[in-house]
Amino acid sequence: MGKIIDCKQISLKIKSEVIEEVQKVKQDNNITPTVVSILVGNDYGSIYYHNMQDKTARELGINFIKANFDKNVTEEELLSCIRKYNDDKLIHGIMVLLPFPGNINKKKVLNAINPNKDIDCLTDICMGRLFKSDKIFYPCTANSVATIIDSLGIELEGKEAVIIGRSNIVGKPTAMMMLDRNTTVTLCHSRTRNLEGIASRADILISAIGKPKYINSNFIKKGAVVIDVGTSSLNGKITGDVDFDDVIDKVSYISTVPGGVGTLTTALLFKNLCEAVKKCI
Ligand SMILES: NC(=O)C1=CN([C@@H]2O[C@H](COP(=O)(O)OP(=O)(O)OC[C@H]3O[C@@H](n4cnc5c(N)ncnc54)[C@H](OP(=O)(O)O)[C@@H]3O)[C@@H](O)[C@H]2O)C=CC1
Ligand SMILES: Nc1nc(=O)c2c([nH]1)NC[C@@H]1CN(c3ccc(C(=O)N[C@@H](CCC(=O)O)C(=O)O)cc3)C=[N+]21
Repeated sequence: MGKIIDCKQISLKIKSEVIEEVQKVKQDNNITPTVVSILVGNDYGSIYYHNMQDKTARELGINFIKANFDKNVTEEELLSCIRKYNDDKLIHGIMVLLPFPGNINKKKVLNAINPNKDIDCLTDICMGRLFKSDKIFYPCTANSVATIIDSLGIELEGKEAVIIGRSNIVGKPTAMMMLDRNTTVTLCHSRTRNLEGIASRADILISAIGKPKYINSNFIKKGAVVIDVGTSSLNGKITGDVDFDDVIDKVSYISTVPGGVGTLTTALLFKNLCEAVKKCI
C-alpha cells in the first residue's frame, strides 16, 4: 500500500519560511512585500485562486492588491496598468490570472511584465531562463511538483520521469525542472503512442492532462511515485487525473487531489515574491 504525501505539511513549512522572510524585510528594510494580482473576467478557477491568494497573503503579512477588470477591457488598458505597476517601487510582484477572455493579445500583455517582478514566470524571458537552467523565478505549479518530489528525499539521478501533458504552464516547465534533477525525462501528450507502456516505465509519473481518473493501474510501474496535477470537476467534486483507489496498492508514494499540488501553489507564489523583494534591496 502506497503512502499519501502530506502536501499540507509541506505547504505549512513553506508558509512559515515566508512569514519569517516577510518579518525580516519589514524589520531590517522597512519594506512590506506587495503583490498585484490581475483578474480579467470571471473564469471560475481564476476567481478561486484570486481569493486563495488574498486569504493567504493576509496570513503571511503580505500586502495584496486585487486588480479586477471587466471582460471587455482593452489591451491598452491592461498594458498601461502593468506599466504603472512596473514603475512603482512599492510593488514587488505582478501576476495575471489565466485564461483571460476576449481578443486581447495575451503574449503582448504577459511580456509587458518586468521579468524581475514576474513571480508567476509568465514572460518569455523568465520561461526562457528556466529552460537554460538559469531561473529568475520558478513557475509555481512546476515548482510545486518538484518540491513535493524533493520532500521525499529519494535518489533521483538516472531515474525515469514520465510527464503526461505538454502545456507551457505545467508540462514543459515541469520537464525542465525534472531534467535539472538528472532524471531521464519523457514528455507525453495526446498524440503519444502506447501511453500505458511508456507511463509504466516511470519511476516518477507526473500527470497533468485534466481527464478525471484517466490514469489507472495499467499505467503504473510497481513502486512508482505518482504526482497528480489534474484538477477537473467530476460529479461536482474536484478530481485528479489519477484513479486513486485503483493505483494505491501499486505506488510507493502518491499526491492526492484535493490536498496535493494545488496546496503548495499559493505558498510558492509568495516565496517567489520574497525573492522579488530581495532583488529590490
Ligand atoms: N493544482 C494546480 O495548481 C494546477 C492544476 N492544473 C490542472 O492541470 C491540468 C492540466 O492543465 P494545463 O496544462 O493547463 O492543461 P492543457 O489543457 O493546456 O494541457 C493538457 C495537456 O494534456 C495532454 N492530454 C490531454 N488528454 C490527453 C490524453 N488522453 N493522453 C495524453 N495526453 C493528453 C494535452 O496534449 P496535446 O498537447 O497533444 O493537446 C496537453 O498537452 C488541468 O486539469 C488543470 O486544471 C493546472 C494548473 C495549476
Ligand atoms: N497565471 C495563472 N497561474 C496559475 O497558477 C493559475 C491561474 N493563472 N489561473 C487559475 C489556476 C488555478 N490555480 C489553482 C491554484 C491553487 C489551487 C488550490 O489551492 N487547490 C487546493 C484546494 C482545492 C479545493 O479543496 O477546492 C488543492 O488542490 O488541494 C487550485 C487552483 C492556479 N491557477
